[in-house]
Amino acid sequence: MSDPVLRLSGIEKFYNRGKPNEVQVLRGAELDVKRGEVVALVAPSGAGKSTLLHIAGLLDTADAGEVAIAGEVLGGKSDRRRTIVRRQEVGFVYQFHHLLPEFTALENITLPQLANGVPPKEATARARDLLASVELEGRAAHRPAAMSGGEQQRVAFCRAMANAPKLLLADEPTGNLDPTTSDRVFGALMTLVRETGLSALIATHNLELAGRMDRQVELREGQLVPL
Ligand SMILES: Nc1ncnc2c1ncn2[C@@H]1O[C@H](COP(=O)(O)OP(=O)(O)OP(=O)(O)O)[C@@H](O)[C@H]1O
Repeated sequence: MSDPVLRLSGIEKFYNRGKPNEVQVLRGAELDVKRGEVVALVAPSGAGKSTLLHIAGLLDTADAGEVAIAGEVLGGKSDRRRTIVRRQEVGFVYQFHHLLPEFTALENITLPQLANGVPPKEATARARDLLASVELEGRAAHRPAAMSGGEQQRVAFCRAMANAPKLLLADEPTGNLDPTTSDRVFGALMTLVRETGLSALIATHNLELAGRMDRQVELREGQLVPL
């Protein structure tokens, strides 16, 4: 059997370690996300879901435990190797789109590919295909400020997929949208994820959206338990 796309083993994380205000946010969190699997991460506010996603996406380090992406254990690796794996294998989506305001939708999806050495023609063609897959071909030349919240977020999904990652990590990706738009935009994200066969860990407070994923885990007292 192939390695899981994401494996978290025994993850522990403290803030302000050794100080009077020390908090332990993660207490031996364990999770495997298999190839093509979409897992919902449900957690009350402040439970540590952003912390967990940042550790899974190699933006932060754990105090104990191991993160492996596509079978590669990354704990002891250099910052350089972790950065390469993050850029090539992981896509991030946040609650707010974080698109670059001075660039168009198309450019926002092209730029991460250029940074990874993809030739401009190829990068632009891929960006156009991605925009078409979320029905935004007509918005290619728009800057973020000239798009609706739902459109901005769909562009952010395309940007996260730009470098064909193996793993998508999303932190309340539709949390900033009204319920109807959230439902539609979440549908667009799921279609994109399913079409590309991507594995994903998607944090949401919304149990209806969580129910549309393959499996649900809850972050409770620093551990991940099936919901
Ligand atoms: N840099 C930091 N220093 C100290 N404590 C922190 C730091 N970052 C987060 N925390 C604390 O760790 C806990 C988990 O934070 P985290 O942001 O991971 O929660 P969350 O589940 O994503 O919350 P929310 O849903 O409200 O965004 C919180 O109690 C928070 O106050």
